[in-house]
Parts: sequence; structure tokens; C-alpha cells
Amino acid sequence: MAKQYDVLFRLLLLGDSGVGKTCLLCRFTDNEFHPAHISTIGVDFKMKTIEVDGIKVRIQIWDTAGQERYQTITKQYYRRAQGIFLVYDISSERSYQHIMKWASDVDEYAPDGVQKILIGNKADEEHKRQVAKEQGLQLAREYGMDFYETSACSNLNIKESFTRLTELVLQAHRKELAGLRASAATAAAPGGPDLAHLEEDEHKPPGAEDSPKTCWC
Ligand SMILES: Nc1nc2c(ncn2[C@@H]2O[C@H](COP(=O)(O)OP(=O)(O)OP(=O)(O)O)[C@@H](O)[C@H]2O)c(=O)[nH]1
Repeated sequence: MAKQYDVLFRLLLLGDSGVGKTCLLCRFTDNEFHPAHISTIGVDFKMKTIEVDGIKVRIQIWDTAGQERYQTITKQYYRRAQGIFLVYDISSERSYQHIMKWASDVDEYAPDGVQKILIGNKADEEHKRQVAKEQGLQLAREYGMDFYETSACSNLNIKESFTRLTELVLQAHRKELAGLRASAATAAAPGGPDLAHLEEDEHKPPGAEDSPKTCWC
């Protein structure tokens, strides 16, 4: 049976516990928001197919636990990502300061050429803001990343940021993608090329913990 997509990617959400990683994911994949915070245990993931520049991209998005005690598990997933969201909460200066630590972990454990975007989430909480938008922009400039302020709650910049990271991954793999497309055409393959080899397409990644939080928001 022909595949319903042209290419597969893996994206990863990183950042302190409580910054809203699960809610960003649930808003993007299911257009839902839940106000409760139930910490992710280990890793969880969701899938969504989007079309970018005429290419149907199936993205597997891994939601990682922000809590320190799960970091041995979550770091094992860095090397398999093509794109990473570094997320802080605009109402938490501490979560912003910690982006430096998340970015240095990415340098250490993620593959060279992984695409990154900086996200300042909870932009709806203007009255609690501790991190100015300019600080986010400044940090993103230092790291050479794009930057979005988002709100999973009010659905601000969710589609835009996920689409942008997908575009960046597509651009970074343009040559590889063209080669795969050509060989798929030559071989008259029924589906498109798999840029990312997803061993467990619709299932939990190997080693993922069973999480009680599949979609709370
Ligand atoms: N106001 C507001 N609250 C948000 C937003 N995004 C998430 N939250 C709330 O922040 C809390 C934490 O959200 P989660 O998505 O569970 O945070 P997380 O980063 O996945 O946390 P861990 O799984 O512990 O790493 C919840 O109470 C959410 O409802 C947002 O954009 N605006």
C-alpha cells in the first residue's frame, strides 16, 4: 500500500519541567489544552503529517520529561533527532537560564547538523512575565536559532513554530532527500523515501517509559 507521506522526521521537545512541552505537542497534534501539570515520565511521542513546500512530511515528535531524574533516559533520544525545540517559560527566568544547559547537552549528545528552534512558551501569561521578548531574541541570535514566543493555551505560534522547524530540517536534508526521491522513482517504489528510519512508526520508541500522560492538554 502506498505511504501517505513523502518523508519521515523526528523532532524532540526539550526544556525544564513545567515549561509546557506536553501542552505544545497536544495543541499541535490534537488542538487540545489541559490546565493540569502531570509530569511526563521518561519520553512519549505523537505523530502528525503536515505538508511543507508540496512535500508531505510525517513527523514523530518526542516529548521528554524535564525532570532531572529522567535525563539519563531522555539523552538517549537526542542522537536520533533531526530537529529540536528548546523550550522555556516566559514566566520563569530560571527556565530561561537553563536553556544554556539544555543547549550544551544538545551539543554533546545530538547529531551534528541537528536543527534547533528556541521557544518562549506561555506568552498568554503577560502579567507573570519574567523574561522579556528581547532576551529570547538575544539568546536565539547567540545560538543562531529562530525564535518564537508561543502559547499552547491561546494557540499562539504553535503551527508556525512546528512548521518552521520542519522546514529547517527539510532544507538541511535537501540533497539527501533529492537523492532518495530519485532512487525511489527509479525503483518505482510505491511510497516515498524515509529520510528518518522509524523502526516503530506508530508505536512507542524502544525504551520509552509507559507514561500516564498521553494527552492531558
Ligand atoms: N498559561 C499557560 N499555561 C501553560 C501553557 N502551556 C502549558 N501550560 C501549563 O503549564 C503546566 C505544565 O505544562 P506541561 O505541558 O505539562 O509541561 P512539561 O514541560 O511537559 O512538563 P514535564 O512533563 O514535567 O517536563 C500545565 O499546568 C499547563 O497547563 C501556556 O501556553 N500557557
